[in-house]
Amino acid sequence: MSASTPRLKGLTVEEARARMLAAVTPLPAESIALAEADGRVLAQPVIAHRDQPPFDASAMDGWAVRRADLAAETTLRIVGESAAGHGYVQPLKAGEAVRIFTGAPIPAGADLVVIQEEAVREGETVRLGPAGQPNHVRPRGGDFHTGETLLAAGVKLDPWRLSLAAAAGQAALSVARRPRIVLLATGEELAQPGDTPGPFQIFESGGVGLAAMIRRWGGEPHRLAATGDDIAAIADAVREVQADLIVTVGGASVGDHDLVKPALETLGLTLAVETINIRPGKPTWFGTLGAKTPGGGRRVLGLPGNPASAFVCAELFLKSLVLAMLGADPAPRLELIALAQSLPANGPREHWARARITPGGVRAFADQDSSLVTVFAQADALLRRAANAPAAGEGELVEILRLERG
Ligand SMILES: Nc1nc2c(c(=O)[nH]1)N[C@H]1C(S)=C(S)[C@@H](COP(=O)(O)OP(=O)(O)OC[C@H]3O[C@@H](n4cnc5c(N)ncnc54)[C@H](O)[C@@H]3O)O[C@H]1N2
Ligand code: MOO
Repeated sequence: MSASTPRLKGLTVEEARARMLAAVTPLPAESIALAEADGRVLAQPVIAHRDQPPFDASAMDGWAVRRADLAAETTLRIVGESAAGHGYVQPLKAGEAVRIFTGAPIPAGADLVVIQEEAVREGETVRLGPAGQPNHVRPRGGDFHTGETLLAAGVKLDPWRLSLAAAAGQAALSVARRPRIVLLATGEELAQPGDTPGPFQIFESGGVGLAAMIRRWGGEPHRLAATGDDIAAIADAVREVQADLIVTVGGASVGDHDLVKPALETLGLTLAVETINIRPGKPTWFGTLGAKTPGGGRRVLGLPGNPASAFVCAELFLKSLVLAMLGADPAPRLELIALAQSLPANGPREHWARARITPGGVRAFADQDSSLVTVFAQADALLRRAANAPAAGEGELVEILRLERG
């Protein structure tokens, strides 16, 4: 291999992800109504154009007064009312009190709100205790100030953040366009759920899960009809596809019937990743179709057919690609957690074990075969073991990637 030819096989997880991310850029922005923006990623920051609260406001129902008026016990003349949405407009003079409610503006001249439980109303006057009691005034701008960045570009919107954007008065938000991701499952053995499988067929289970993952991560999945293990059929299925990313499932390995790469070679496939030093998911690959044509070509991620291999590599690579196209941080968020068991030394491939988080720490499932959909359905984390990691004892901290489970 010459120095200028990059190594394509046995890449580390980080190397492979970096190669993939180098091939994608954030998608253009679009403006959408605030109420439609849950789950979308901001393309432009949300900036405050007003202070919140926009005036000094009462935090309690009580009495707005002048602190200087308060002695050991004071009786003040009630001159009016300030309710939420309706202020008391005259400045407060010495010896006066204004009845005030939560959220209402503090009248000019007042600098103290006394909670009503600490006061006794006597007709047109109110009797208050000594000064020095807690002040129930929320200062203007106490939540945010004009000009402040409330939500940065790249932030994913959720119910709390939508509410913040609403509090800033935003009716529409600039968000990244959803990446259109086309999924193609391949394999003679695949029957669709609902169809009658042949004697040596299994139901296709990868596509529906991957499409749901893509949707949750902010992409727009489109599933093609599965093809058999046939070079011409696979090439025909992909030839006219318009997508920000094409994801194939199965046919990634080295068997005589693993034909996805040979099929896409007929469409000008240039590989950036050929295999990854990972378990499960070693045959995962990434490349570009017709890269030498103007526009850079269409990107393709090849996932292995084993469901756990496909799903682990979707979590580790496909999710990063989706986030990068959305302009969000693509790095998986790993956490440290104690082992609830001891683990033997790891082999030469970086292992992402399906695991469960228990009150005593994280525990890997005993059977890590990559075909097991039952195990994946119960896992709530992936436990990372570095290539050749030594044996680990119970209580030792390990890295996990938490899965979004209900
Ligand atoms: N001689 C070698 N054999 C294999 C190697 C190797 O390095 N040398 N790698 C193994 C590893 S690791 C994996 S992972 C698999 C992945 O192979 P493929 O991507 O080519 O996947 P298939 O052969 O098409 O399928 C594997 C397995 O998964 C089932 N499958 C496929 N697609 C789906 C789907 N959409 N839904 C549900 N199940 C699916 C398929 O029936 C197979 O059982 O290769 C090893 N072999
Ligand atoms: O990498 Mo394969 O995914 O070990 O089964």
